[in-house]
Amino acid sequence: MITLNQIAKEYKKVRVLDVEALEIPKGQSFGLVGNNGAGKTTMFSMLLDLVRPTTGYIMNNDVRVDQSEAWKPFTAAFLDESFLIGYLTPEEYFYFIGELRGQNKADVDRLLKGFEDFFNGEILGVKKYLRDLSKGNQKKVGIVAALIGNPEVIILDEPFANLDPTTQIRLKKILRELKETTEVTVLISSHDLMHVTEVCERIVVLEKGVVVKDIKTSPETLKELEVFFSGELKENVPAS
Ligand SMILES: Nc1ncnc2c1ncn2[C@@H]1O[C@H](COP(=O)(O)OP(=O)(O)OP(=O)(O)O)[C@@H](O)[C@H]1O
Repeated sequence: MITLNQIAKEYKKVRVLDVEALEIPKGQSFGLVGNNGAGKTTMFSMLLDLVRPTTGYIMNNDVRVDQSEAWKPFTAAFLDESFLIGYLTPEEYFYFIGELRGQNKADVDRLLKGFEDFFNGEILGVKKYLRDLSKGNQKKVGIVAALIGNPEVIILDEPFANLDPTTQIRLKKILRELKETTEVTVLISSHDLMHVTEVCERIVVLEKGVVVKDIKTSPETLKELEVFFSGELKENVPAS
């Protein structure tokens, strides 16, 4: 269980996140949506203690993330390319992450074998440094690295962005399989309402840092979100 308790984040007295209480039960596939600047990355960064709340605190399985590092062994994430190490090849990076997570080379190889389709021949054995891979291929590496060592909590910021349609479909399959695993809590943010409603059982909408919707995904959810976001559009059109 992850809980956000009276979380607020301010930059120069401007409040960019304001979440009174949010509980994410173990095993939930949780989708976070919201327009640019809504606070999604800030929230995920706080879960990883990369950004400190101005007030409030976050618990991850009974560990207060800003006070202990005990959440790290069971939590994995890929927020952006700063999580990668540019001068390593994908293999070197995967083995490095494997070591951090108590996995030997054979364990990592076994996991990677299951992602051959996802990699589409562009990641393994190409002898390129991570910094020289395309944005989409960097993302593939980051996502798969986040799965090494069977983490209980996986946090992915905009995992569908920059991926080609075939890879997006493959990623949805991977995320749906994780959803079936009741032990794993998966948090993703996305601008793609269709993808996020397909792979998440719960969708939270952030607007200017505030939770404005918290929906158990149903066949009507996509429509509901489209209506909500097109309402935003009308509000933002200047009156003539
Ligand atoms: N280091 C910082 N200093 C000042 N303002 C910041 C900082 N980091 C984030 N912000 C502001 O916080 C707000 C929330 O940003 P955040 O990146 O969390 O939004 P987001 O929902 O992830 O947006 P996007 O969909 O564009 O990625 C934005 O207004 C952003 O400018």
